[in-house]
Amino acid sequence: MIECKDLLFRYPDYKRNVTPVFEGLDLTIRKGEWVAIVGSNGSGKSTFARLVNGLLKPKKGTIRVFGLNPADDCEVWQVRQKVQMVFQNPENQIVGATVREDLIFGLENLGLSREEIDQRIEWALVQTGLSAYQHEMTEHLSGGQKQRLAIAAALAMKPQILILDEATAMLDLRARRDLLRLIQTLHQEHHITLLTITHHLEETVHCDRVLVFHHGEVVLDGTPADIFSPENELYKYGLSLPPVVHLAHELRKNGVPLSFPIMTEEDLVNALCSL
Ligand SMILES: Nc1ncnc2c1ncn2[C@@H]1O[C@H](COP(=O)(O)OP(=O)(O)OP(=O)(O)O)[C@@H](O)[C@H]1O
Repeated sequence: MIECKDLLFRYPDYKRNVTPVFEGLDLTIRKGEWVAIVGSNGSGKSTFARLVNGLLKPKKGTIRVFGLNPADDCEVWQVRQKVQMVFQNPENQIVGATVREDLIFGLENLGLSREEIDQRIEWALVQTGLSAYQHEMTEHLSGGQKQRLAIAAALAMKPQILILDEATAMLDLRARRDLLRLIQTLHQEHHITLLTITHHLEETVHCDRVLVFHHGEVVLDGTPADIFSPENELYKYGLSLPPVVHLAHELRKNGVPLSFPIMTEEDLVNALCSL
């Protein structure tokens, strides 16, 4: 469903010979997958997301989303109906004066019936815990509430692919956990294809697949359990293991006979209790 072949992309620059962000990237993301993209600053994560929804165009190679070409001006709108993105800074995505108006905005452009619009809004408000704020002025919302609104607006569009580019950055711990639960539900019950870009590796443990980007290349590609094995030496790519996974590896190194994989606190507690 997302397929890149031999993709070359560099940002336009007044200087000549700017190093490309991607040079020959081949990558396929299948329908229904939950893929986490991780990597140090500047490794190309956001650039990839922007190529997927046509905000950027490759210089060479191909990118297809459901067979559509996001770099083609005639096809990009169809791509954007299927792909919703939520960015780190929600300010840029909020257009309505109130929460409800903001949610209505994108839906009215789809030409839906009033009933369908209302249903979608109720659903998105409930999913993001914003029901009580629906008549609130958007400028009065906190950063985290704005983040949730941006997510609600994306969900209301019922995308087939949802890209969350550090979308939990402004959320407190509880809201972050709630959002992760929501993402899991969307994945399991609604089969949405999810791309989550994050610096918090503990947020990737329930994904189907983790891609590690490094200088515009996919250097590791596997399940969280594969990626978080000590042999991968994630520090080489500027990353560190989720704390629970790190602790489990340290315990085993020190002779505690834990059975792996251990990805979550619950896994660790169960492994320790069953010794
Ligand atoms: N608008 C731009 N103009 C020029 N260069 C850019 C622009 N945006 C990003 N870059 C460069 O492209 C490369 C990839 O950036 P990108 O934002 O995709 O990385 P990232 O992995 O998402 O980083 P981060 O984790 O810091 O968000 C970096 O070298 C960055 O400096």
